[in-house]
Amino acid sequence: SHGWGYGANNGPEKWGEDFPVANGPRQSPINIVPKEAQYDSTLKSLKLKYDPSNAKGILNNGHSFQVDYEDDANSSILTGGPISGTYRLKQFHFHWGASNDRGSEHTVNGIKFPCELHLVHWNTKYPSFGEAASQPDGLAVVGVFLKIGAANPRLQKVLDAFDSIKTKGKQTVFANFDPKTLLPGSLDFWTYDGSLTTPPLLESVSWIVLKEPISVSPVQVRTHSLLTLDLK
Ligand SMILES: CCN[C@H]1CN(CCOC)S(=O)(=O)c2sc(S(N)(=O)=O)cc21
Ligand SMILES: [Zn+2]
Repeated sequence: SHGWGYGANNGPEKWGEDFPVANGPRQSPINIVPKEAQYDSTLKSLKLKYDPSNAKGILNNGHSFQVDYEDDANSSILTGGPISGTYRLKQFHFHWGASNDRGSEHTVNGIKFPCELHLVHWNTKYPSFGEAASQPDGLAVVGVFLKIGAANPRLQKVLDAFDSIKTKGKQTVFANFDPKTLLPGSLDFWTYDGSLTTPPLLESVSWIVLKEPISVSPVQVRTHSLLTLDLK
């Protein structure tokens, strides 16, 4: 069967045909309503420690592009926040829309952002990423909203790599990048137990969505149009 995507014939409404977990109890994304969020004083502050030299490459997987990290040691890790133990950074990627009025997966009070960054981490209590991805506490994804505003120089190195990964399946070396530079000033977050937002939609994600967006300029946010992606 043709692959999943965001079109009328293969979009989210159809994913349940190949991935029945789409109708599960903890599916992401969700709409975040800050007024309905409960403050939890037992939550710790988020701790992110990344080693830029763990960056490996950048890949256009047709749905997005992702920057992959070495994850065979605890050198780029997430601790604190809602999770216990140590989660290792595996990759980060973005979700864009075909226009600036959409693109993000999560919404806040029903508002879509033009883009959303996801930093994917896996629980080191499991032997591998693949093992962790199927466990209810296997993954922790930090989500960061991007809003249209001033140009963001920290994004430029990633955007400049697009020229060499224009088509699906293309990848190129991407070295020495600290994803911490992409984070906003505040690490305040909303958190809930959810799933991957794309197939296989596994219900294994502790979502940690940062409240403060980062900025991207109108030109920067259209740079992804250099890539052949099936956009929303
Ligand atoms: C395009 C395919 N996207 C998925 C590919 N992977 C799944 C691998 O299953 C074993 S993954 O774990 O790297 C993630 S995280 C993620 S999201 N948007 O929820 O952060 C989606 C995917
Ligand atoms: Zn994602």
